[in-house]
Parts: sequence; structure tokens; C-alpha cells
Amino acid sequence: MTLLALRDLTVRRGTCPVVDHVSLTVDEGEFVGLIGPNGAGKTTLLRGALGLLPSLGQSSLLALAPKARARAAAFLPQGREIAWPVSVETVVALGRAPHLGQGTEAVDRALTRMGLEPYRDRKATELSGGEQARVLIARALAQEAPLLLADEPVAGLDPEAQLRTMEVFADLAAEGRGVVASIHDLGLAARACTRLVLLHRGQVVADGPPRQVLSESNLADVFGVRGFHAETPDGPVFQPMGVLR
Ligand SMILES: Nc1ncnc2c1ncn2[C@@H]1O[C@H](COP(=O)(O)OP(=O)(O)OP(=O)(O)O)[C@@H](O)[C@H]1O
Repeated sequence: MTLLALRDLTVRRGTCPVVDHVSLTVDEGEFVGLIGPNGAGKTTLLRGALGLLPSLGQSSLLALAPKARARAAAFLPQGREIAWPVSVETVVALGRAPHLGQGTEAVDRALTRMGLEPYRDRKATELSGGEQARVLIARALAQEAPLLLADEPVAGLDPEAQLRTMEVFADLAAEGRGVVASIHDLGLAARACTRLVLLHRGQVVADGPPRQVLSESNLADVFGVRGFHAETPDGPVFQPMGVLR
């Protein structure tokens, strides 16, 4: 089943289209890594698809009434600071708002998935930056929406938390949900994502399996780097190796 369909989605900032006629679909079971250099339009695409920015073209989420949309898609925004001096459990439970606050089991599941059980009663404002980031991911997970859109979810996390978070997202996809996550770490994306969408100057320039999207020419043309690929018993490895320009 298709969880997100964009057709010619265009988002302008001033007169300039920063998302330019993007068409794509995301189905159940997909973990899509949204990649591209700084300023490529990743955040704008996610926000436009959700209706948080005015857009032209179509997004299937925009066809839904706000309440239905809140149940169809969870969103993890880029900002990671928690301003409210309340418990971790209270922050994560905010993810249940589209379900009128019901579903304490979903809050428990989200805390467990993000390894936050020991932090449940801690004041969220007294956690480190990376810990707060994990709490906000858990809040998005607690929504238990069929689709999760996450803007740079692993930024600022330590290696263990990065790997765990990518595993959690891969698990969600394996369970039949859909995940779209913008991500700068191409090595993590290559290992965990089922598909990569490469955005450049607001347009999709490649869309497919990670090995295919992270081709020598795409890396050179879009990122200005060269990279190293290997297939290992532990799965695919990709590492950017050098700057070309
Ligand atoms: N409020 C704004 N007003 C004008 N231009 C904006 C605004 N927000 C973003 N832009 C421009 O839109 C383009 C896309 O920005 P966006 O934040 O979507 O990129 P991104 O791919 O998420 O980048 P990054 O990887 O750096 O987070 C950039 O060129 C940016 O300068």
C-alpha cells in the first residue's frame, strides 16, 4: 500500500522553487533515505509534503483532513531542544495527541525502542543534547503512524545511538510501515535504507537502491566527492573518501 504520493510537489521561497516538481511514492515496507547536500531542499520537501509549508502540486497527505493527517504521518522536525521542564515520559506521551492521549502501551514501546526506560522519570530539560534527541524520536514513534518523516534523526547522536536508531527505523519498515529520513551520513544510509532518494537543487536526480544511487557520477556531480564501496559479511560499506573540487 502507498503511504505517501507526491506529484510535481513544488515549494517556493520567494520566487525561487527550492523544491521543484518532485514526484515520488513511498510504500509500506520502505525505509527511504533522503540525501543531498546542504540546501538541496530536504527539509523543505518534508515540510511541504506534510502541509507545513504552502506548496503547488500534490501530496497525498494534504488530501487528508488535519486529524486524519496526524494519524497518517508522524514528523520529527530538525530542531532537537526540549523547552518544557517535564518528565521524559510526559514528552513521549505528547506523541499520542492525535489519538486523544490514549495508548500508554505505545509510549512504553517507544521508550523501549529508543533505550529510554532508565530515563522515563528524568526531567527532559536536564538530559544531554543527544539524549533529548532520542526522546523526541521516541515521541514521534509513540504516535505509531503508518508513515514516519524524520528530518536528520541521527544528527548529534553517538555511534551506538545512531546505529540503534537506524535499526529501529529499518524494523518499522520491516513491520510494514514506511519511513523517510533525511540523512547526511551516507555510510549509515547505505547500510540501513532500502532505497535512497537523491535531491539536488530541489529536484530528484536519483531514486533507487543505495548502491545505484551512490554511483561514482552522482557522488561527483552532486556532492563533489569520491567514495569507497565494499560488500562485507556485515553488509554494504560506503565511505566518502575525498573532495573532488
Ligand atoms: N525561510 C526561508 N527563506 C528563504 N529561503 C529559504 C528558507 N528556508 C530555506 N530556504 C532555502 O531553501 C533551500 C533549501 O533549504 P532546506 O533547509 O530545505 O535544505 P536542506 O537540504 O534540508 O539543507 P541542510 O542539509 O543544510 O539541512 C536553501 O537554499 C535555503 O537557503
